[in-house]
Amino acid sequence: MPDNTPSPKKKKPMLPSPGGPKPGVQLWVLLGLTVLVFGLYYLNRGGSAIEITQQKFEQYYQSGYVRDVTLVNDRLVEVTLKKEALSNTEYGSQLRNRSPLMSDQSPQFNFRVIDGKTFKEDYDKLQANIPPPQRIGLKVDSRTGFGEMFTGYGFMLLLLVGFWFLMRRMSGAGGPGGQIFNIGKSRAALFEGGDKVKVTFKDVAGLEEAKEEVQEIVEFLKNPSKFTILGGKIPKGALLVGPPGTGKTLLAKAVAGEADVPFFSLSGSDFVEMFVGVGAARVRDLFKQAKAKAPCIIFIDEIDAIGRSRSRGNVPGGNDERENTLNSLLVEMDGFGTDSGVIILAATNRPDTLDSALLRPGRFDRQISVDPPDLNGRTAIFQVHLKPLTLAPDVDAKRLSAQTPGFAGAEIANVCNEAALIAARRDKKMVTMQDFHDAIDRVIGGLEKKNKIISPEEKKIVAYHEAGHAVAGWFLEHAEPLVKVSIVPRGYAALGYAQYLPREQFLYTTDQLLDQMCVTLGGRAAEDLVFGKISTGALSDLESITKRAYGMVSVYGMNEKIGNVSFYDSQGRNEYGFSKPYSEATAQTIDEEARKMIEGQYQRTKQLLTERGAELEAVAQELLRKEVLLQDDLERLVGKRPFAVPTAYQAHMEGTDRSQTASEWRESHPSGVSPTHNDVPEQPLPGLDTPPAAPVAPEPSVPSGTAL
Ligand SMILES: Nc1ncnc2c1ncn2[C@@H]1O[C@H](COP(=O)(O)OP(=O)(O)OP(=O)(O)O)[C@@H](O)[C@H]1O
Ligand SMILES: [Zn+2]
Repeated sequence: MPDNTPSPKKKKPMLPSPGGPKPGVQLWVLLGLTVLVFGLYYLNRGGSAIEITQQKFEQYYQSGYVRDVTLVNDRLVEVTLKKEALSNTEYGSQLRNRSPLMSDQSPQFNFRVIDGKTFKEDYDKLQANIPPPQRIGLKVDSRTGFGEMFTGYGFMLLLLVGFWFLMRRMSGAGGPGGQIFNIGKSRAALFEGGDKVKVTFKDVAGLEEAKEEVQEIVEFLKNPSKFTILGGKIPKGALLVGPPGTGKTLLAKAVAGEADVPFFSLSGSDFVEMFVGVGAARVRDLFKQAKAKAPCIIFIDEIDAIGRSRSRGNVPGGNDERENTLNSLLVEMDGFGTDSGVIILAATNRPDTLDSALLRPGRFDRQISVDPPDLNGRTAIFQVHLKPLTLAPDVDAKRLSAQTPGFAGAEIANVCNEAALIAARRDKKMVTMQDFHDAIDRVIGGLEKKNKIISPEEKKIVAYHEAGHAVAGWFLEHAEPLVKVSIVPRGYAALGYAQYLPREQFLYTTDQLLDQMCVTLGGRAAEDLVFGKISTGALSDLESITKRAYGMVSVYGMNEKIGNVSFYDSQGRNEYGFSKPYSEATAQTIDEEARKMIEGQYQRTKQLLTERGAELEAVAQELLRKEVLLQDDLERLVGKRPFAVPTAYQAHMEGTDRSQTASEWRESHPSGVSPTHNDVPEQPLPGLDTPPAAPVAPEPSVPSGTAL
């Protein structure tokens, strides 16, 4: 097995099961029915007797209809008629409709009396007119105490007992920890470092940038005083962001392994339960356990299950339970001191959907991206997972990684395992390259179903698209300097991306904004030029320039026709767009001008890329070969950028080794780099997440409300 994450001593930190064999299902059904029957009986008993007058009763009595008379508590007289006499009364039809659960023995009529003594006297008078054999003795009943209490509370009690059994059964299926007593216990699995099974950074291949970032957390855990003594605050949590299977769990485990601390692992969905308050209770319990084991790491996989934005697309009162869970997580995170030694790592592939409260300082304020591996990364991961296998000499990690574009670590581990199984099935002594080819085919088959593998044609389109961004940016004076361009798909988020270093500036001129618009349009323009057709890949590019163009026209007063007018509403009063602050005619002009601006820039971009056709080709081809290009690579391919770069960046690059990676640069400029063009694979379905139709809000990278 190539799995290099053996489960260490795994211990569920929960109460042991009360034990004993569980009675069969039938018993529970029976019990439930009994409860139901009793309940209905008692509910119906009082309610369905018909109230009559004393005169009526005397009339029935004299007619010989009556079978039983009971004086209850000196207040009420219950009358039971003979069965055959019922149809003789005017209540016949009403009585037939009585609940079938009522027996004929129970009284059909009753009436109230002032006091028992008077009624007894009346009754004696009534008896006197009737021949002795037909006389009926008056029964006297006192139903205080148990009887009444039972009909009231007893029923409730029975219901509760029934419910308790039911819950016990339902949650009992969830494992030994699922009993009703344990329902509020966290379901975290605890791994404690047995030395032989520790996961360390050695087991995590590639991911150098991420490893560097978590290295700091290891230091915090190992030696907290070193940091706190200087007054620094140790972070409480970090978010590992990346598509499935890229090794987020593995990395978190490795942090625990390196620091030699216990590791609590659970999934966001473990908190979610159908019963109100359970999620919150589990959060509290988790933190209680963790504090007892501090220093330690809590790893919450798929935190989106509880951390989804509260405001977004929620039916009012919709998912209160999830909200409660999220709130209690926030409360717990705020509650423990930074020196308590508990660090929470959480994994997600949709950081954009998370509630912003989770990302605030003091919570998950660090985001560590765990990207899918590029060619070299894949080679490294192959090397890790090939190690335990007995290999034929022809097996080569480099060739394997070239054949597995788009594979994440989990898929590579899967390939290695499959290859070993295939070889074993073929009774081979070693795993050969042929076995790997077959294993890759099989894994790709699975991935195609999940839409994760891009075809060679698509890859080519993405390469030219990204090359278009890169080349356009290279030759435009005001474009932001390129840091990295990549065609490694990033899961749902992007088929490729180009990363730029934003200038450290707060004011943008029209020229600068227009140049940036050209860079963003570079992807689509390149597709258009090279293939003569365009794809949906430019969705997010178009979204961003549309916003920007409308912003320039209607918010920043950068259009001649509209003039120095801004419809920006800094108070946000017009949030719901019920009324626009301008006339229909102005709206039309805004539309026209925004379109004209975009169209003009698109032509300019195409013009530029036509002139730089050779460069575009070179960059695209190199991207297809290497998948990721850094600034140095571009310099090598298309020559030095003809414009000065911002001073901060320049100084940095001059003072240091040129071979340093973008991530290292990012280290020293934490807020510096952001992916500017994430190219989304397909059009998301219009839904609640779609931005409002009239994007007049200013672009985030253009600071709004900067006072002059
Ligand atoms: N960088 C890597 N180096 C070595 N092995 C890896 C790497 N990435 C993933 N793997 C392998 O893939 C397996 C699954 O990875 P892991 O569970 O950590 O992914 P994940 O990102 O947490 O996925 P998910 O988001 O689906 O939980 C690991 O146990 C490991 O065998
Ligand atoms: Zn693009």
